[in-house]
Amino acid sequence: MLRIAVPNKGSLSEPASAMLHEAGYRQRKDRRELVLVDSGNEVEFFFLRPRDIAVYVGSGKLDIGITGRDLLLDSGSPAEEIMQLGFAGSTFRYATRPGTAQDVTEFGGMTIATSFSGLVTQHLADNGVDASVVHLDGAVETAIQLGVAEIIADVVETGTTLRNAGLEVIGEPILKSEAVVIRRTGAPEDDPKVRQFLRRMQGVLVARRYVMMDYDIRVEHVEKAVGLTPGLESPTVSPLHHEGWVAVRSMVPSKDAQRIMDELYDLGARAILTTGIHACRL
Ligand SMILES: Nc1ncnc2c1ncn2[C@@H]1O[C@H](COP(=O)(O)OP(=O)(O)OP(=O)(O)O)[C@@H](O)[C@H]1O
Ligand SMILES: O=P(O)(O)OC[C@H]1O[C@H](OP(=O)(O)OP(=O)(O)O)[C@H](O)[C@@H]1O
Ligand SMILES: [Mg+2]
Repeated sequence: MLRIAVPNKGSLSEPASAMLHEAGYRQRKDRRELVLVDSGNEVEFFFLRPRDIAVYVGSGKLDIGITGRDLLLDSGSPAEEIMQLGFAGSTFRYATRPGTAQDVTEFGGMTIATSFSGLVTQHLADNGVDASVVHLDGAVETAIQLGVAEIIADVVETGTTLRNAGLEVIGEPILKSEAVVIRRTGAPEDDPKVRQFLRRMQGVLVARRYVMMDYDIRVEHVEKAVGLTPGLESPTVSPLHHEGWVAVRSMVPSKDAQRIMDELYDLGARAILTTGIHACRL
């Protein structure tokens, strides 16, 4: 059995379960379930606090886990990222009241409040800055209003939370984060069960990002048309019963599909169809 850690709450939880479901794995129906065995797929899921996942995976008790890059790095656990999942995208940044400081080099002697004290302590050390770090569990924006800290370091997505607290981001982002799959550092790379899991997840990412496009076009325009729809490997071109015409089938990025359909139409393509992809293995 492959033992996988999945976030049980917070921003990572629902999208992680949705992705696993799309990859064909059973997912829990009740949020109170802590462990779920999917015997058909020989996988056991452990629903854990996102912050603890890198600790379990780093200890080798669980084979792989889904967590945020920021949480992985903050934990200092001996685990590494093996796949990016493209959701829960955010930056990790310093913020303060206007006029307090411009960037990390001016933080000497100040106090920084954060839920990611591992990351912040490391970042201050890397920049040779001597400042104090106060660890808080969440809602760190309020720490400035209450005089606990002059600076905060927190997850920023839209920036709405900071703006509402009258704070502004300063300096460059400390890091860019997203949901990732992790495994213990140095774990064998060729574990077939892990490879199969990653292929399934990759299949979901591709199915979400691409559509299948079919169209008919006159033979003399086919080279130009396949230039617009090169596909991942190469498009399938089949003869049509109607002489002088071919049918083309190719995967195209969903975000470009409408523009490509317009351009194909202008080239003379007809019966242009797009269909969703439910699953795939490349
Ligand atoms: N607003 C957000 N947008 C995108 N990602 C976020 C956001 N808030 C947190 N994250 C990401 O979620 C992970 C944090 O997990 P955590 O459980 O703390 O999420 P949370 O949404 O803050 O949950 P909680 O309800 O426990 O505060 C990190 O990887 C972080 O980058
Ligand atoms: O830039 P924004 O789009 O506003 O999102 C960022 C906010 O989202 C998260 O907070 P959450 O709601 O999870 O509360 P928490 O501080 O208790 O974790 C994070 O800690 C930030 O505060
Ligand atoms: Mg939070």
